[in-house]
Amino acid sequence: TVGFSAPRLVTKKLLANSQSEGDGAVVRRSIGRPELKSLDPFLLLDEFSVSPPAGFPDHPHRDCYLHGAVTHQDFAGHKGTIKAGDVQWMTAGRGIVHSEMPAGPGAQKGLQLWVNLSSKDKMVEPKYQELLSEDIKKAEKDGVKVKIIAGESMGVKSSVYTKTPTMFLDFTLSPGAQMHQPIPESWNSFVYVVDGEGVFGSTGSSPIPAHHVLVLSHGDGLSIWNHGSKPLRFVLIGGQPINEPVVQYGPFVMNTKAEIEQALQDYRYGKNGFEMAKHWRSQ
Ligand SMILES: Nc1ccc(F)c(C(=O)c2c[nH]c3ncc(Cl)cc23)c1F
Ligand SMILES: [Fe+3]
Repeated sequence: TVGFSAPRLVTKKLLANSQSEGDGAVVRRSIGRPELKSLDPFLLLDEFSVSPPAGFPDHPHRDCYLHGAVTHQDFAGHKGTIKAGDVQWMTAGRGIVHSEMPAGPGAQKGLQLWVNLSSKDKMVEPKYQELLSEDIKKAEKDGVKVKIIAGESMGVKSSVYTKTPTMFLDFTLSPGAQMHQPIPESWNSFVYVVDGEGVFGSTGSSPIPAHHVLVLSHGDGLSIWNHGSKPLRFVLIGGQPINEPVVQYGPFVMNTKAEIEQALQDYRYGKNGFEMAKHWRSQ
């Protein structure tokens, strides 16, 4: 029998309201909020806006993630500034302590995504992949522009290596443009609308405005239409589920409660990857 694949449709739509996070920062949390605790392998997606003196001071991670538009420094001396349009894909693995502070006056905006690591990768050495805006693969056709942060679109592949198969595509559709993006059938996927409004899944459905997250059903891909009068900007994120138990305590993400208790102990006493956490403070 031939299984006909179906198009992916919107199965859940939520507005990500602003909430405070870090030290005086504001985030719109979509994945990771109570109604959307996780969409395996994704644990959190924050649309952040942070102006000095607010920020995300020294804090640990034992998981994986990326973001844009902030100055970061970690306990191993790795530091840098991610400007608008740049990407930092950091694999925290066994442990990172860092600060993420706005890189200049005025509101610095961006997205932070937390992708879970499979148990075999949770204790890997931390690793950074940093791409300047000009290094990020792009493609454009018939009013559709895409920045390929991870995965592939329009025949162009990202150079970012991900521990598990992942796509992170940043689309801008001109008014009147439409497109279809193939998504591997077994992946979980969602859309986060950043600006403008768009029709997702079926052409008859109502337009979805900014700051909404759309969970998609399984199927072979997603169709999108921009029937509006301004550009539609959204990210399409998808990944192979890890199918392991998730026990999360803030930025610590493990498989069991015991491993979380171990992570907290390691962080408190500077062990198993948190050795430099003992005396380090960001400048
Ligand atoms: N309380 C708490 C606990 C653990 C964290 F990792 C964080 C944190 O650093 C962030 C959470 N959303 C974010 N969006 C963007 C940026 Cl640059 C950082 C964050 C945090 F605030
Ligand atoms: Fe962080």
